[in-house]
Amino acid sequence: MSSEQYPLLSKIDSPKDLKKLPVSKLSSLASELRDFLISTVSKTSGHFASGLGAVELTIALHYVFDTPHDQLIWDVGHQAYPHKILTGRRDLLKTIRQKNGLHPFLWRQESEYDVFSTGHASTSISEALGLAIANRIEKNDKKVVAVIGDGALTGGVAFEAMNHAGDLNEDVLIILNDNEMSISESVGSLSKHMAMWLSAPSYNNMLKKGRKTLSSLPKIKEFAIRAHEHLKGMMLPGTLFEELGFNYVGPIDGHDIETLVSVLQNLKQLKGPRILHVGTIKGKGYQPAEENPTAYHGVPKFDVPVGVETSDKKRNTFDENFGNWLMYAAEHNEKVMGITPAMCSGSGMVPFSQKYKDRYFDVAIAEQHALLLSSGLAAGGMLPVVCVYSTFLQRAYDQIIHDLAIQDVPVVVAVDRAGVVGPDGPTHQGVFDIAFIRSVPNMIMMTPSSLGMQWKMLNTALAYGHPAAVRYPRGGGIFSDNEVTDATVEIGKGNVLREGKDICFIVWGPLVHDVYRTVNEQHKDYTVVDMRFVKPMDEELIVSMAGKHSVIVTLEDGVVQGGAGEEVARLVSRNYLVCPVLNLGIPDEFIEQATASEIYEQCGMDGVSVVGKAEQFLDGYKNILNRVK
Ligand SMILES: Cc1ncc(C[n+]2csc(CCOP(=O)(O)OP(=O)(O)O)c2C)c(N)n1
Ligand SMILES: CC(=O)[C@@H](O)[C@H](O)COP(=O)(O)O
Ligand SMILES: [Mg+2]
Repeated sequence: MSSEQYPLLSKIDSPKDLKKLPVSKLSSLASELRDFLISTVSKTSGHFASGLGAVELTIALHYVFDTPHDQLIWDVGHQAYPHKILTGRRDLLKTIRQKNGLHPFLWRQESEYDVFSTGHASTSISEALGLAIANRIEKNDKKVVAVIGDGALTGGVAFEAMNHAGDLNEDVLIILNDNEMSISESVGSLSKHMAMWLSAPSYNNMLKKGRKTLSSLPKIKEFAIRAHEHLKGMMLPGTLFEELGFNYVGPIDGHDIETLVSVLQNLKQLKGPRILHVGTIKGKGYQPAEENPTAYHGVPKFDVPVGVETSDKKRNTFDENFGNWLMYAAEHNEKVMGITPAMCSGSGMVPFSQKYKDRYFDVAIAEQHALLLSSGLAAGGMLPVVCVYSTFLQRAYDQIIHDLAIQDVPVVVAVDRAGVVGPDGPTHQGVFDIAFIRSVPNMIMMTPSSLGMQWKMLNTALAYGHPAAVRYPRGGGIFSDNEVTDATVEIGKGNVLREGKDICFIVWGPLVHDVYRTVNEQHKDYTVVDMRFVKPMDEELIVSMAGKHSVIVTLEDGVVQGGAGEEVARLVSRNYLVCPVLNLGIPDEFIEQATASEIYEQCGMDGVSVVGKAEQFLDGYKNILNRVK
């Protein structure tokens, strides 16, 4: 890093160096940090606008608290690039989200400053409370601070934690970083309420008054005793949090670094559950991101003077195809409703949200509620379609069982980002959904291999009359047939793409194309089946294939343990057939960040590896047969 371009930042190798600076230099450091962030992320791609908005907050927190002795927890971790920069990872930022590079979010094994490995929202308050209890029992003097955004605060578990923390009266400081944005605009009554606090005409006066009051108080004890009543009167907005047992301070301007430092220094001395409400601007310091924070939440590589491509041009992705299908379904059936837990744009639902305002529900970061709401809508005669990323659906497993399957209600669960997602790393790989859904009675589960098939399977799910899941991956797909159609698929039937001998490949989802292509390119005469259904599984086809081939090789974009391939082996065996089955997919480990194709190669799931492994398996079997003879 050049010390000419970054005179202050280039000298910060850890928060200790930061503490050497006078407060008056911190805002210059903030602008250097912002420049560095913009210049680096524009070259790497990654999470962008949230980090920009949290620059001053991050500096102030590391300036005031004694990290890593004091424990700083970032909710989600997508805003933590400035934290990484200040905690010794500045020069590695250019490797973020890449194979063997920095983790996309926080990662315990990456740094002693990362208290938890993160990626999913709304976890920080519970974790902070746990640490605070442990610290009290251990009789150490560590402070615990959790930083949670207004979006992450909408997750129910954050309230479960506050309810508990307020009651226990433990020592936790919560920083509510309120930029009035989730990925899309923050939704819900709490967020409307908080927006009113931030936009109240008295807000600016309050900031000035607050700054004066908080920074001019010399003695903390005096502050603790007297300011409490004074602040309560002054900071009326926090009544809700006060009712939950928190000492609420705010809202204050999260870009005024001197105020932040002085308020945090005071709050550091107080005890019990405290919440500091900080107003920030998502994308702060890069105009296009401030204007369109949704588009800049996560960015591809871009030219800094130009910005990212934000046009609606067609990309042939599974999420966009889902969005188009939802529009089509809604147009043909007025009972169709679209539900998203805060992932409107990523799920391709923007056009639907604009055209069908009354039938669209962004429920905030509330996956459990999204499924429960869908269950209620379905029981009331509607046709809810709820789209959830595979990794976040893990949050709502009980609702799948208890509230969809046991009720046997017609809810379509569109499972997006299913399979390897690539650079978002271990917390975000959507590799468990097959394993956790296939064991649930009353559910069916489909895995389209193309965009045309995704459309038909969604039609099938909608017409099914019971809970049905359609899982599809992140990114692009091919059109194998007509896109806009009423056609459905026969439930529980696989499709033989090519019929050969010796090895039968049974594949779920788009990975089938790579296997099919490789078999053809290598001029091999093997069978390739696009299995289409995880559940019900085409037992007849499996039995017939087991009878005709020496071995079966299954491949799925999900974990092998408990996956669909294991069901094939079970079906072969329960039909008294002798046909060894090799299950390929994600091994029993968490998959680090890399591009999707790097991950497939690493896990031996690309076409060439799959065919190679299958042939080895066949050879192994033949050897054993020869030995037995
Ligand atoms: C359980 C879960 N659901 C959804 C997401 C996707 N997600 C990541 S960040 C985010 C928005 C968070 O908003 P906020 O906490 O206010 O942070 P900001 O980006 O505004 O700084 C969402 C919905 C997630 N990470 N975890
Ligand atoms: C941090 C987080 O959970 C989201 O920002 C997620 O990274 C979005 O993923 P997509 O880019 O696949 O929509
Ligand atoms: Mg926010």
